[in-house]
Amino acid sequence: MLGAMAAETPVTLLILGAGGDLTHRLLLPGVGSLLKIEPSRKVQIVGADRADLTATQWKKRVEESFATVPVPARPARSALAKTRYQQTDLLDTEQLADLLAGCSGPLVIYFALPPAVSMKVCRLLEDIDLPDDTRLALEKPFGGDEKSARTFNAQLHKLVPEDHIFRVDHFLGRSTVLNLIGLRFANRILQPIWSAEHIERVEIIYDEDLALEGRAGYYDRAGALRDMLQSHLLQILGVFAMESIADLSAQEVQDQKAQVLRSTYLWGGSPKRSSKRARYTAGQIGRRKIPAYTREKGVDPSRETETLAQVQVEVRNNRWAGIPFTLRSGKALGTPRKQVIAYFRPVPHLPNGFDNTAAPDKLIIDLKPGAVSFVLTMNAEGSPMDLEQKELRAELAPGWMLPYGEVLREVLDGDNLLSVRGDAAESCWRIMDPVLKAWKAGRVPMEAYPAGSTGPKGWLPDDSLVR
Ligand SMILES: O=P(O)(O)OC[C@H]1O[C@@H](O)[C@H](O)[C@@H](O)[C@@H]1O
Repeated sequence: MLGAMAAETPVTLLILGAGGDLTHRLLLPGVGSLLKIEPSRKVQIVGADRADLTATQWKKRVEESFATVPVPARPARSALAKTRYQQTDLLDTEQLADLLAGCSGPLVIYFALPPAVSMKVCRLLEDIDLPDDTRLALEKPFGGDEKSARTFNAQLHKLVPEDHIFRVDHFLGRSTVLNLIGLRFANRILQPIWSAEHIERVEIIYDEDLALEGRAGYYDRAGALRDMLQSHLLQILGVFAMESIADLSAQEVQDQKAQVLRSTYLWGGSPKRSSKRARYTAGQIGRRKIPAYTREKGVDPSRETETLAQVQVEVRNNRWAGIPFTLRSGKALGTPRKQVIAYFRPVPHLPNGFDNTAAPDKLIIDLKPGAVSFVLTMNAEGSPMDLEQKELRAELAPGWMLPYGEVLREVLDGDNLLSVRGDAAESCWRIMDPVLKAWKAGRVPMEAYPAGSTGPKGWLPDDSLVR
């Protein structure tokens, strides 16, 4: 990939919100997985948060996160020797200025904070001198609707130029999503059929068997639509549907993804027709007994948070107009399915004489664990005139580092290839805002599904639920 800065340049990674779960569970292991692959990379991790942590406590946290990777001894020792923690009230200008005065550039400020707090901190940063070559990395959700995302973008542009802003979406660091680029553009066989002329519909599904996992503080305000569809699944749509790229540069990929998102609208234009929401009731997944979502610790039932969301959209451009893309994701589902499925149109004519009709061909991209399958119709065993579907499957090698490691590498190198550009972030809200408004106004009913089930009946066409 075309990194803007050599990996040998020492970079300071300042994590705001270092005491939080995200830092411990995802960011630090992400840095660790990067160090495992690139042991000579020079990065000083500085943690900052309100909590009063001693240097020893902080190092222990880093060490624990590294152990989950695990990071080889030499790079782990070197990162641990350099890391430090500074107790900071991030909403106090003086303390923030003091924190930044101790950090030299190139500096990555990673906001592992809720969007409203990140925005407040950015306002304070306006009055503070930032080191040379400061980059800002922000977690999703980026803002809370199109208007707030636009305001947030304007605020960030007062601090640094757009190419120094990294809106992180770890799905873009997934090897299975990156593989889509190679799969699409390096295969002659896919070129002529990658359009609405041959593809009848597409599903982008991320059904999880995980339930709330103690994340009520965040999830109860976000819900499945903001947590997954507005961010991760629309990014996958962008990569799936984009036009051919000239090269793998950030500008090229960002331009093409943005074009897709600018062309995307709710299917039929109406949130009532194109969206569904539901919440899990009590149930069981394997041996786990799951309480009803409304009875999970920390949940406020009056919020009406959905734990499963499905939205159909249309990409209104020459290549894709006229076919639905269904985005769906939810928690506490009995059959975890993380797939992109393209359903091909039937052949124009099937010769008379076959004993049965042909089901549509499918291309299935398994996002986790990674695999690509073609499901094709061919002769069944026995009668040569009997057709059945068979799967040609290739397992993908796992990514060489965690998705967070992949994304952080780009941030540390100053390459925007895997981040979400400001205009694309606004487009994602523009697509989903009408759904959020309709749901808030109660125009789309909240359905229910027992934890451990496949969700409410009739949401996806029946053949989707086969695998
Ligand atoms: O499967 P992964 O990589 O953990 O990604 C899914 C997770 O992605 C996160 O961004 C969401 O906040 C979680 O709710 C979700 O579980």
